[in-house]
Amino acid sequence: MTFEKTSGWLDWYQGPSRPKFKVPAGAVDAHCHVFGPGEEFPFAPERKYTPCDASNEQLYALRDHLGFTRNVVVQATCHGADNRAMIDALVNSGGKARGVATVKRSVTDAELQAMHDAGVRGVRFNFVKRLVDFTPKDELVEIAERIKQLGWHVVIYFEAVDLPELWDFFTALPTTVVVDHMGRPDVTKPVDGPEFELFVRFMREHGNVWSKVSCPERLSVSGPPALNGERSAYRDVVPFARRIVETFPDRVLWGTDWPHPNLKDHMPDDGLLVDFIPHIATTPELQRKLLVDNPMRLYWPEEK
Ligand SMILES: O=C(O)c1cc(C(=O)O)oc(=O)c1
Repeated sequence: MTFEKTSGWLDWYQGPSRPKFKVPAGAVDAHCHVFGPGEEFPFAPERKYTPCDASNEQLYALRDHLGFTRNVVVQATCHGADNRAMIDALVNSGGKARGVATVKRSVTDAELQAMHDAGVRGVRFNFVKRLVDFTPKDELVEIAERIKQLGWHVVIYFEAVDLPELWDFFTALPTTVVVDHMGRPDVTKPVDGPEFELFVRFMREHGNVWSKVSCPERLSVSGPPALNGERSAYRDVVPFARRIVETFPDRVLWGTDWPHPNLKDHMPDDGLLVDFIPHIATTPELQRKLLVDNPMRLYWPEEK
């Protein structure tokens, strides 16, 4: 099947620079996606956008180019609950990728076990209105209870303004809970203002909550974009990410978010995104926790 991309779609950046920042040995890109290829793994009928193709070979070439060792491939919403493209990426990774799936209540125990065997270790619950139609909470609770038996965790994606309303649901989840992109703070608001304080409190009061300190390219308002060798990209995001890394050094993850779905303004050079890391994790110890120890503990515990 051939697909026409959503109008204005920005394709991932070709020929990224080689990062100046050398990631520690064994580093994990803990948030990235594959798209199709649509011919082989069609996009879901209920999708809210149609992307360009972004194959697992292209993802793993980027991994090697950036100096990373492993990936966590997160099911993208354009594939709905059809996890075949993501699973195909895991089984073709030589054990170097783990995955996060999207499932429905109708998923069977045998299907969950097969996903586990392929390397899936979590499910994603999405509350971003432009990306999905919501799944009823009772269905999500049921799924969370079932995947808990497999030792999996729940990844949640939401916008900062929605945290108060979702608080009771999130804090009742029975597993480790990993927040995508710091719960999308509005970085024009103060880092110690009420909105971000609520997010910090969410993590402080709930030791099972982790955060990905990813996506400065999505969250930044003032830029400048990570393009053309720019060394000072996305500085407005630094205080937010740094606060989370320094306050919760053992519960943070980092990922490229390649191939960066739905960016409207520019497509970042992934090499320069890696060069953003030392601004948010400022010591070798923090960098090792963020890029190696934490993702290994969550996704490859048997190797620790
Ligand atoms: O902000 C987004 O548009 C976005 C979309 C998806 C997805 O479609 O799965 O994943 C992300 O991590 C971010």
